[in-house]
Amino acid sequence: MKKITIQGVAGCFHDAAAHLYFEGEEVETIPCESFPAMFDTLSSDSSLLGIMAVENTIAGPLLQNHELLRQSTLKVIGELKMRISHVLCALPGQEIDRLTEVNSHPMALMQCEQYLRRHPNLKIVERFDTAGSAEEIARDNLVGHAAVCGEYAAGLYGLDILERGIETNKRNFTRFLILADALTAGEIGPGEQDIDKASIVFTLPHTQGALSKILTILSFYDINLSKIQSTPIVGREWEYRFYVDLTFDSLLRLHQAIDAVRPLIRDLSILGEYSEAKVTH
Ligand SMILES: O=C(O)C(=O)C[C@]1(C(=O)O)C=C[C@@H](O)C=C1
Repeated sequence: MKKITIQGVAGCFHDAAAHLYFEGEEVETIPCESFPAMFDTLSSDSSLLGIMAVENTIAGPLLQNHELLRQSTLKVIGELKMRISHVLCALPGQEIDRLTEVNSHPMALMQCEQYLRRHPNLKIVERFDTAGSAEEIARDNLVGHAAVCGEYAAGLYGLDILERGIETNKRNFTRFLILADALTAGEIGPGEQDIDKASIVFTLPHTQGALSKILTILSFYDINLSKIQSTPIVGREWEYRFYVDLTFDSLLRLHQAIDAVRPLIRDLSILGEYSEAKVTH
């Protein structure tokens, strides 16, 4: 049985992602109130796994989650790319024009921004979770409230669906990382022959061409850069940390490339080596 910590409650997208990634296996999800709470739970028991959203094709990156991962000792052991579709739902019998408030996870609200702008009667109020918002509306009988969540969550909490597919663009996908304790990652993660992606983070000195030199070396070793994300370094104005995702054919070449760039970068941390998600579900 795999125990996976998630941010959110039953029926949220992390719940769906955990079951999809470990399809065919027995999975129990452990709900947490927030991403930091999820990291606290993970650090209390090394047998637990975690799943965490890091970017969405409409709303962009979850920068806080990049930082949480960097500050932890957890390792990335896999990734999942999943289609996200939202519904607007409310207590049975309510009309959309009479609703006054909409509740959901901030990322979900961002993904439905255009739809919500067309409904100014709905005051946008962020909650910790999509399914959690639906659950709250049902439990507290919140007349006048709507939730943005997945269709499954609306059904699970007995709400009526007022509109389907309210995301701004149908090509709405979220990328999730699968996390494990550093000591167990080797056993649970993919075998060396299946590793073709890595996530690393580093800082650079403020010198001319510093980033360009790193990219040139990576290219020389046939390492493809699939994503680069910078975040501000707190306490060092206008300095940045670089989160980089790399794909490659040979793990040996990756290690050679990392050895080659090491003298040119600072605070290097390898967040994980894993198998690239080849399909988008
Ligand atoms: O609220 C949920 O259902 C979640 O699982 C959170 C979350 C996120 O963190 O991005 C997951 C996927 C979607 O992008 C929307 C929300």
